[in-house]
Amino acid sequence: MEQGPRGGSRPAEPGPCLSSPRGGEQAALVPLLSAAGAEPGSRMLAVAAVLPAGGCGERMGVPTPKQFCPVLERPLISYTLQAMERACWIKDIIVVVTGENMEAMENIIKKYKHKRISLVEAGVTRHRSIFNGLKALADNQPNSRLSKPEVVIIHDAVRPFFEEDILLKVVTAAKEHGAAGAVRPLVSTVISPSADGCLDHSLERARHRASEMPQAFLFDVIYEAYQQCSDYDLEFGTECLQLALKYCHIKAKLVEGSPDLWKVTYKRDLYAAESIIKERISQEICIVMDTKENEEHISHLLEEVLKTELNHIHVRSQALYNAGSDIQHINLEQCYNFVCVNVKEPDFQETQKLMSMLEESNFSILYSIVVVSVHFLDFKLSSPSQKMESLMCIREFAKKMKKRKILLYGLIINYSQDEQKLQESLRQGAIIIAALIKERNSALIGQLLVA
Ligand SMILES: Nc1ccn([C@@H]2O[C@H](COP(=O)(O)OP(=O)(O)OP(=O)(O)O)[C@@H](O)[C@H]2O)c(=O)n1
Ligand SMILES: O=C(CO)[C@H](O)[C@H](O)COP(=O)(O)O
Repeated sequence: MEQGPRGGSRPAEPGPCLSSPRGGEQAALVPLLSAAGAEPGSRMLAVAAVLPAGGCGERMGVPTPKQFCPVLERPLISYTLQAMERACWIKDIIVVVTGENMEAMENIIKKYKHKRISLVEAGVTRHRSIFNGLKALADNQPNSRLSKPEVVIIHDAVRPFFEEDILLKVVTAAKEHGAAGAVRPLVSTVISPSADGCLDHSLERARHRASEMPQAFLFDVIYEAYQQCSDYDLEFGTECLQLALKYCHIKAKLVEGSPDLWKVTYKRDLYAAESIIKERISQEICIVMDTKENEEHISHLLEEVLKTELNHIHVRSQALYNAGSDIQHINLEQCYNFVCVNVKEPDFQETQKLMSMLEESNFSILYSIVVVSVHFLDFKLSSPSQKMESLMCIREFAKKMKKRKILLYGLIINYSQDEQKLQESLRQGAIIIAALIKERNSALIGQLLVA
């Protein structure tokens, strides 16, 4: 069955990007593939991708197949699709799922607005699922608007972390060599046991590699290999590159990949995936203040401390005084973290204003947004508990906002007249803000923390 628009034209809106900017080497490969970079009249390489997602995740040991397990409340496969969609030069993305998960997959595509996806029914083994995906792309499929690509990428749906760069490398190598795949150095040494359970021999680790994904093939090569291969291969095989070698005599080019290419297999891998995503989306913080930038000493100080304390994190400021227009300049597809500094207003009106603006500006559907409402108070002049009372309504408000994918936390910082004490509480405040942003813990929403 098919989803979304078909045909020759590609939607111009790949998913939002969590990746780093392109490197020079990658840029050199782009013209072959990118509509934007192609010379007028030059022929574009037709590329499609097949994502096997029809497994049951036995080794994960949970009832939900791992590709549908939530990571930060979003199914794992949605991250893989988002990464694949970023390569706008891939024309079709075939996702192979079991009949019973077809509807769930359709709902994911709708909810997270995935594009260029077609669904195909899985087989009982991974190789059979991939073969079904390839058949859907082969010529002369009745009632199909898919067309046969020159190069096909094969990528497990449970490998969510890959950059456009590695896709470009394997596709370019596949075009030249017929087949290509990402590899990594081995972590453990591979040994071969004999029948009695004792060591027979061990392989020299430095001379071997772990085969990862993505892989890419000239379509005719891999389709021919699957058509030729034995039932034994389809039942027990684990390596597509091997099929291309065995049945088409194509020696795949091996491309060194990044450590993030690993496959989510065990439950611990879900925790690792969550940490990686949290790390990535906490890199960008926008400080919103109810004063003009630099106008109020204290907001500026907090910004400075955040910049010093949170290494590698990009912090920028935005004044909320000109409500409405300024928030539009924040790229909501990149920034999922806001620190709202309430200097002038005694309560958290400014934070409320910010959240209304976030809601109105059709913010990210992909991740929850963290908003830390910061309030300053001289603990010598009034006690934090008094301030807390006036801010208690934050709890109810936070519950409401949670349903709208905004995680709201409160933070009171000691605005001491003593410069040293002030620096200390600002530093403590920055550490709390960093922890809230990195952890994204929904159990702590509506809490008023004190620095
Ligand atoms: N009949 C199958 C089996 C696996 N896969 C897919 O192949 C990829 C890699 O396989 P693997 O990690 O082995 O997934 P599972 O088979 O689900 O896991 P397990 O072996 O633990 O059951 C996964 O995206 C999986 O959904 C598939 O499309 N069809
Ligand atoms: O690494 C791979 C191919 O190079 C595959 O992801 C791997 O073979 C899948 O196998 P399994 O289903 O046994 O995990």
